[in-house]
Amino acid sequence: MIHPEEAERLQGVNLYLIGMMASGKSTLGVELAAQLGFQFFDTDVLVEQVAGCPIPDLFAKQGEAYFRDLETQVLAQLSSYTRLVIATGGGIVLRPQNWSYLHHGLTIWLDAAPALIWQRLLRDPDQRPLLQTPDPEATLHRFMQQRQPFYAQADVRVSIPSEISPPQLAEQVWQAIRTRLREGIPSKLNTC
Ligand SMILES: Nc1ncnc2c1ncn2[C@@H]1O[C@H](COP(=O)(O)OP(=O)(O)O)[C@@H](O)[C@H]1O
Ligand SMILES: O=C(O)C1=C[C@@H](OP(=O)(O)O)[C@@H](O)[C@H](O)C1
Ligand SMILES: [Mg+2]
Repeated sequence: MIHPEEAERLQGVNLYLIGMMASGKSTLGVELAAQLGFQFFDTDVLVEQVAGCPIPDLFAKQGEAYFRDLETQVLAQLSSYTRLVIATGGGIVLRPQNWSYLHHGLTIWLDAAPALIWQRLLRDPDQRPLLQTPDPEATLHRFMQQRQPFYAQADVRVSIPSEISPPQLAEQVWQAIRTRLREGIPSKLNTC
């Protein structure tokens, strides 16, 4: 469990969870926010609220570019607040414009193993429109290769080789954040 006085070390800076679809951002975000006493938001949920329909329908009716525009809009809104844990959608790293918002906070890459991601996606195959292809596993691996350089720009990387409970993962994420804070991130937090 993260102690409240420990959480103050963040000085209210937002935590942005990035990583591939099914890496566990939305699930972990709820747990991490609760332990930190931060508010939790999920950019996908906000996009669905703005659009008035589920993401698969939005992709089908309006296309990916329209989704990406809404994704940037909700991210911009969120970046004007503090003390938030924000679970982003897996493709948010693709737009340079989005990094101007992500860099305001601390970016945390949930680097889940490909096999773990695939097993999770098999349980819920229809939720990710971008995987509705003849060979979704090959599509997933192509996305991983394309996006890895973007995810690697995160302030903090947490490797997730196998299933781990949300509370245990929250503890691992917090330890990784503490280590990074000790190294100093002058552009994010006041170091004086
Ligand atoms: N720590 C975890 N332990 C067990 N199942 C998890 C964990 N994290 C995520 N999952 C499951 O994996 C799937 C994808 O998780 P989700 O949080 O939606 O990932 P993302 O937001 O990165 O796409 C969901 O079915 C979720 O229930
Ligand atoms: O990887 C992606 O491009 C996407 C990931 C999804 O979010 P999750 O990462 O929460 O699944 C959602 O934003 C949309 O389907 C696009
Ligand atoms: Mg999610």
